[in-house]
Amino acid sequence: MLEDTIGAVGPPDEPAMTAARQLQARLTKPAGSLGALEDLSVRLAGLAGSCPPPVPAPAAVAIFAGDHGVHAQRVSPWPQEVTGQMVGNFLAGGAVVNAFARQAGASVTVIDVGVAGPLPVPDPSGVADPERTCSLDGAAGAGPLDRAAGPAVPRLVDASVRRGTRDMTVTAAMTRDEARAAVEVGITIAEELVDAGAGILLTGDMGIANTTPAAALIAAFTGVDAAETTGRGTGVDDLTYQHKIEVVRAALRRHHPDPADPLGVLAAVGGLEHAALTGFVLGAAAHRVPVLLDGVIAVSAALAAAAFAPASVAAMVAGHRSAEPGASVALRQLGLTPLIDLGLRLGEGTGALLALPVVTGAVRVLHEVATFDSAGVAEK
Ligand SMILES: Cc1cc2ncn([C@H]3O[C@H](COP(=O)(O)O)[C@@H](O)[C@H]3O)c2cc1C
Ligand SMILES: O=C(O)c1cccnc1
Repeated sequence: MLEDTIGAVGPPDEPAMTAARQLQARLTKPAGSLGALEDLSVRLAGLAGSCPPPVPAPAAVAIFAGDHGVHAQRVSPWPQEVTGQMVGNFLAGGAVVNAFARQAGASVTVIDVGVAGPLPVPDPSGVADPERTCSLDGAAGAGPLDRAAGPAVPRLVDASVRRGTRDMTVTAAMTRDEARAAVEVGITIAEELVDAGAGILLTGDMGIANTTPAAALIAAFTGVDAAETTGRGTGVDDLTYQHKIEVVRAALRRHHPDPADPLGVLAAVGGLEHAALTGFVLGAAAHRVPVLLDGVIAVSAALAAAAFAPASVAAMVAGHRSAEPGASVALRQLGLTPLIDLGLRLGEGTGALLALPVVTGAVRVLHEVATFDSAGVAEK
């Protein structure tokens, strides 16, 4: 399945891109006045092979969840159980990603690709949190009451490959077969969402300690030193941060991952959700559907996708610039400019969801804005 998907990723359609550039020049606005949105509209026309490209809707965010053996090296201040607990929170609609998905009208699919612990039973009742003291007095529908609003309730897919990776400082995080299985989970999810009508896919992740394999992947694919690809994740102190860099270095020294062998890199120093996200990006590209990338986890997986199929970059839209330094290293290598830069460092798909209206707006312009001729507006 992986090889077929890679084989289905094709180059952008040049005539559609030319048509989009020419249309942009005829719309009732000064040339170039929509800045990065103009380039984005051209790229999306090239991906779709039509001008205008379809409006990217409905949107579907897929949150791939997994645990990490390297957590044992104390690279995250959070206990591993939080991964499964947050999956419960996603399903109950109570996480930041849910609030932003409701705002954006996006569906949420949570995929257990390798959570270590048991998953809590979801509570979709939306019962108000008695400790929530800052809700507006008498504001009907404020807070958790709104959880029932928006698209269908979040869905859980059980696609666990193994209950967390091994510690990459001791041995390979996964076998090649496990990494391949996780990549193929991502391909399958992308395919299912596209078959169900999604016009754009958004990446999400959950996995305590997952910024450590992300830093290792980015270092492996770019050759940039771990000191520049490693960040503070959920917020480690100075001492732990230095230690985290050394953990990434130790893993790279042990495995010497070869960037020309992306499956080998993922298996050695990746994570189950990173591998699944790689497949998700490849699946989107194979179906010529745009994939809106979230933060550092997503862009580390995007590097693996680009190593498998360089043309897959044409399907990628960088949603935001994560505060994690490795994200900027990866985006530079991919040649992608993020749409928004708000200092976010959460993951889950939050930055991608906030960028969604920018993508939709870029395409709507090609569908809806009048030309100088049709509107009778004089040109300069
Ligand atoms: C409550 C909570 C919610 C989150 N949502 C996303 N992450 C993010 O933080 C984690 C990665 O950071 P590190 O590598 O430092 O552990 C991932 O789970 C990521 O999705 C969260 C983390 C926490 C604690
Ligand atoms: O950029 C991200 O996706 C990110 C940053 C910090 C922690 N978790 C995720």
